Amino acid sequence: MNKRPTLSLKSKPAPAVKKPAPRKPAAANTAAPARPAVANTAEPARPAAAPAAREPAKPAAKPARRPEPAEQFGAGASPWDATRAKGAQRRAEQRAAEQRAADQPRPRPEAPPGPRASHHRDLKPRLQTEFQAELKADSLAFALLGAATAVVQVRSGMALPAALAGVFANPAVTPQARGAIQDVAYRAMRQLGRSDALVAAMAPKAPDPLVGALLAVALPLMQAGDDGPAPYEAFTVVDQAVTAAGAHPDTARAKGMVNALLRRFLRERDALLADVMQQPQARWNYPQWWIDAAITAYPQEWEQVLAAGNQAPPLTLRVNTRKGTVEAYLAMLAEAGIGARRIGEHAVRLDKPVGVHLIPGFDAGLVSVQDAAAQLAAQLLDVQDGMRVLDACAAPGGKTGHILELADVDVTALDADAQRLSRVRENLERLGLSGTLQAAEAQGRDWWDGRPFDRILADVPCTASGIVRRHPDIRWLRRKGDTLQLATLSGQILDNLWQMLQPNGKLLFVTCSLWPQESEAQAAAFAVRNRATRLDAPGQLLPVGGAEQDHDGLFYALFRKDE
Ligand SMILES: C[S@@+](CC[C@H](N)C(=O)[O-])C[C@H]1O[C@@H](n2cnc3c(N)ncnc32)[C@H](O)[C@@H]1O
Repeated sequence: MNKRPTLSLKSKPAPAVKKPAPRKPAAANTAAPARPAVANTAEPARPAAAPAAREPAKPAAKPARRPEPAEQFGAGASPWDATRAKGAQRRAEQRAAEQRAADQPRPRPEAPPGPRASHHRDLKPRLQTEFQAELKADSLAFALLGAATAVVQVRSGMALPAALAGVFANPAVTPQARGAIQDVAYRAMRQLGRSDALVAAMAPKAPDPLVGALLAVALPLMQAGDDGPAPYEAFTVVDQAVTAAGAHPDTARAKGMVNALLRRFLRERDALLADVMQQPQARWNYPQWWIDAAITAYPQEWEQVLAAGNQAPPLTLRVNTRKGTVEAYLAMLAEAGIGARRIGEHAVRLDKPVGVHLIPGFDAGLVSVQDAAAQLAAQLLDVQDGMRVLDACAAPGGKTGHILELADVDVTALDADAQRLSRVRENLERLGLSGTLQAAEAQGRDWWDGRPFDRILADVPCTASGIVRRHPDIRWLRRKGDTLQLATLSGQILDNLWQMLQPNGKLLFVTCSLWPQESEAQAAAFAVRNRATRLDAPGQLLPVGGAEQDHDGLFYALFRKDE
């Protein structure tokens, strides 16, 4: 049962801290349907259906304050900075003028009635999310508007899956439309830095939030990205974006501007792109602080690391060896006409992602969706029959399931988020496994019965910077200070859990972060504080490999408590 991991992964033990010098227009198609075929089924936007994909820390672990849009987009570094200084005074004047105007009734000849969104990106948007646009649910215009609505919410601090859940709550959104909206929104997140720079280069002033978001979801569909060619004919995108703009009261008055700006992009694409690509945020599609952090931590590999985060992730499965062998499962896939290959001891990668419920045997628990790097955790933990095991930050239970697949152990799955804990239960049920579920904070002791554990898995809350390709919104939601704040919490969790470990027991510390402050530096400081013996483990796994080493950016450190 207890084999060493065999998956070949590129690891990076101790990152340095030195900083170095540092795509055709076609005929207009006015009846353009949204293409569900572009829906990327490897995305986590159907959260309940992709249970084992690694997830970012939930709000419980996040800093309490949500970033304001202006902060997220890097005050002092955004494409709007040149205009921002002058803009502060102008905005104050505009606000006063708007207030005066709002006090007086005035006609609105062009726009349908309803509240207007703010003219300023540094004000909270007042978005009409309940508005039902008169668009066909299978049209690209409908997908653009749905995705733009989600993008506005992300800009005000909401995670993309939550923002999309809000959009999907609208009964007009069909299952097919969901796929298209999700795909458009995820693409937009991966190219937001570039889209913002393009809009800044073309628009005389920052557009209203929903107008800006509509442009930010349309522009990536007109260009090839790191993850492939442009998915639509450019003129179709222009036409549908203009239709979408005309269908919503927050954007109707900007219909002409959307048309003019997108057409200008078509005419001047090469020159505009050459210009904005001089800006690192547009070149790499990350906030400046993130780019700086990557350069500092990985002076050699930072470009590969950033580029890997802009790729759509592959779909990797973990075979439940309690229900069958990897060979038998590969045969089942072949029979279903699904191309796949083995890439680890229990890991199988599909040639093309498919919807999770279309994966043969998924609902029957034959496999789980789990990244190749995440599959190392249960194996490194070295669990044996009869052991008492704590999975300290367990939800949604990807690693809990793997531990229970490997040995007959008594697992306590702990998580601070009771709602997320219910997903552990669902996942274990699907796999035909069971454990004790406990909703509590891992830095506390009130939940513990005093009996020590033989093995502890501490998959602590972190910035999730290593799984940004699965959650491309993370880069726009996080702030630089989050790293330290989360590292402080995870240090407390580790010190607390160490007290609950049996002498000779092992604790596996895991993060899905790329930042050394949360990972290697944390592990080194923990070992000194607790006189823990460090055992062999991969350290920092960098997401820079080709097909054979295509995995998330996880960190592993293994400790033994000497008697
Ligand atoms: C990286 S995710 C865990 C992923 C999980 N191990 C898996 O493989 O599916 C981190 C988890 O920590 C939980 N969490 C955050 N703060 C916590 C705390 N103080 N105590 C316990 N769990 C916490 C979050 O709710 C989240 O589910």
